[in-house]
Amino acid sequence: MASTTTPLIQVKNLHLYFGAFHALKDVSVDFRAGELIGLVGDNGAGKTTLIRVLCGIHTPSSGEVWFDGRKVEKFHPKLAIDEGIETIQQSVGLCDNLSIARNFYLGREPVKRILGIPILDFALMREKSTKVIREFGLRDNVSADDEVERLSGGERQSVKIGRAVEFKNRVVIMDEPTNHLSVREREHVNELAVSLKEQGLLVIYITHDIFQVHKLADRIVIMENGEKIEDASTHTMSAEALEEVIRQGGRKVTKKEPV
Ligand SMILES: Nc1ncnc2c1ncn2[C@@H]1O[C@H](COP(=O)(O)OP(=O)(O)OP(=O)(O)O)[C@@H](O)[C@H]1O
Repeated sequence: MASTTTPLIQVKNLHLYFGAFHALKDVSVDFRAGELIGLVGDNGAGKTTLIRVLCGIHTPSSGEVWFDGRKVEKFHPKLAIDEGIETIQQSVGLCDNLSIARNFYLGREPVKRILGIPILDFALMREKSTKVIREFGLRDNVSADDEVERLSGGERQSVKIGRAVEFKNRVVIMDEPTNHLSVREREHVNELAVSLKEQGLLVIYITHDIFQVHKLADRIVIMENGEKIEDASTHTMSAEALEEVIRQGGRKVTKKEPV
C-alpha cells in the first residue's frame, strides 16, 4: 500500500526543449516512497527524457523538481547518486569482463590497508556480493568470482537490483527490465520489483507493456508526445481502459472504468 506522506519526488510544470523541439510539456507528477509506478507510453513519448531530468542529466527549460520537500536548484549528473537513485537498464550498468563481485562494487570498491598501503578488499567484495546474489535468487553454481559475461539476462538484472538495494538507494528506476527475458526470468525480476517497493523503495517501472505492469503497479502514468495524459490508480482503472487511453492518445477517453 502506498504511503500518504510527502512525495519523495515532486515534478511541477516541467518543460524541456531540445532546440526547437518541445520534449516535455508541462509535466507534473508525484512519486511516493513505497510505490511502484508504471511509466508507460509509445516510443518517443518522453519517458526517458523525464527520467533523465530526475537523474540530473538534462536541465529542464522551466518547472521544478523536488526531492523530499527540497527543491532541486542545480541539475548535474551526480544528482542521481546524491538522491539515491539507481537506474537499471537492460544493456548498461555491468562490465562483462569483470567478476560479479567487482561489478557489485564498481566505482565504490572497499579498500583495506596492509602496512599502510591501500589495496582493494577482494575478500569483503566477494563475501558481501555472494550473500546478496543468493538472496536475489542466483543459482548456487554461480559464484561471485564468475565474470558477468556468463550470466543470463535475468541474472544480470538480479545483480543490478541487489546492488541497488545493498547500497541503500531509495529510488529504483527499471527501464524495460524484462525485455528479452524468458517467462521465468521475467517473473523473477517482477517479483524483485515488488519486493523493492515492499521494502519502502520507490520503484518507477518503464515499459510498453501495460498489461504486465498493471499487475505489479499501484499507479500508472501514461505519457504521449511529451505530455502526461493519464495518472491513475490500478485499483480504479483496468489495464484494458488504460490501453484504450494509449490507443486514443488521451483524447476522447474520459470515463474511468472500474477494474
Ligand atoms: N538529446 C536529445 N536531443 C534531441 N531530441 C531528443 C534527445 N533526447 C530525446 N529526444 C527526443 O525526445 C523525444 C522523447 O524521447 P524519449 O527517449 O524520452 O522517449 P521514450 O518515451 O523514452 O521512448 P522509448 O520508449 O522509445 O525509449 C523523442 O522524439 C526523442 O527523439
